[in-house]
Amino acid sequence: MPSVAVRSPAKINLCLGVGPVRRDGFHPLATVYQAIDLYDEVRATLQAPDEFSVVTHSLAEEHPDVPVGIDNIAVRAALLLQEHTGVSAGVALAIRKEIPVAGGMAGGSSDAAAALVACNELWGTGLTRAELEPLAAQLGSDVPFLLHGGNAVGAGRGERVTPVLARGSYHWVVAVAHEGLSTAAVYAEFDRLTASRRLPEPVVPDTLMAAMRSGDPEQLGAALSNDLAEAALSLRPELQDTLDMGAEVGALGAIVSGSGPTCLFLAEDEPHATDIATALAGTGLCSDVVQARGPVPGVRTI
Ligand SMILES: C[C@](O)(CO)[C@H](O)COP(=O)(O)OP(=O)(O)OC[C@H]1O[C@@H](n2ccc(N)nc2=O)[C@H](O)[C@@H]1O
Ligand SMILES: Nc1ncnc2c1ncn2[C@@H]1O[C@H](COP(=O)(O)OP(=O)(O)OP(=O)(O)O)[C@@H](O)[C@H]1O
Repeated sequence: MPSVAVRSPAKINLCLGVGPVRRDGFHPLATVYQAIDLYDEVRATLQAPDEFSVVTHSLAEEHPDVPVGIDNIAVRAALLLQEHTGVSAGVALAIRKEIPVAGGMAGGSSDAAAALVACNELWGTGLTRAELEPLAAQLGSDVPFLLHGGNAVGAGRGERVTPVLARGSYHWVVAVAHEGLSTAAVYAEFDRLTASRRLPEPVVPDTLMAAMRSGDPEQLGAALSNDLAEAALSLRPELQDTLDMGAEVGALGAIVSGSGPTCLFLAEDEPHATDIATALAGTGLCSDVVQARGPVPGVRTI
């Protein structure tokens, strides 16, 4: 049977400014996304019309936390493309997951972007990337960015994406927590914690844009920020120990990734990243510690 394989990166947020909740339940964001070289792979194989299935696996283990069938966001992406184009075809999706599940790194969103690109090619539906974008936005706020990759500003609820010209390739250490966090629960905790505050409209800090133009990791490390960190730490106080440990071993910046609970550390170079990763791996605070580089392109066929 004909098949198409794509690989799709994880994302991190170099800044994540969050404003007061909107009437539709979403929050206005001012974020800078970066795609990093931690990839899921999605293979789409042609099936008879109305046959849609998914299996997920990683090199190490089965993924009991990732739903099969219509609850999997990759299947929803395939069904949305079918509905939008009227094509008469089905698909079997095999997903090899490397991006932590419920880790604040857009794992599901990345699989959704991957499924859109893979099915569009498999079915010959011929939509351009620009035509896929509104479908991506329908699937989730982070999904359009995964089609682009690189560095980009995210506005609206995160779905309005504009590429950023920047210098530098950065070395990250990714500390994966023992248990995931629900994105909706973290935003709800943010609302609870900020209920009595007057929140300004979020903006991307000038210091961050300047650091990205300079390509200097030290400047970038000092400019990292995340308005959801307080909420993630309120739900998972032990994440503070992980952040402190990274800072102790000389990380240039230490932040919660998106809605968490994954924590991110910026290193000067590869050997420094290895030092930070080794120190974190020895603490028992994380279930896994991996090194990654960014920026990298968005979803690509392989
Ligand atoms: C935390 C981030 O990863 C940062 O990039 C994103 O904001 C989350 O993006 P996502 O997982 O694609 O989120 P969606 O699938 O669109 O929404 C999941 C839930 O997160 C909350 N949500 C998401 C995005 C946003 N701007 N405001 C929100 O309040 C809503 O409760 C929503 O029901
Ligand atoms: N293909 C998929 N991969 C991972 N999780 C999926 C997938 N499809 C549906 N899910 C469900 O979505 C939930 C959130 O998973 P995901 O890995 O996307 O979280 P996340 O990376 O924290 O999201 P984000 O950073 O975009 O807020 C999971 O707990 C799982 O139940």
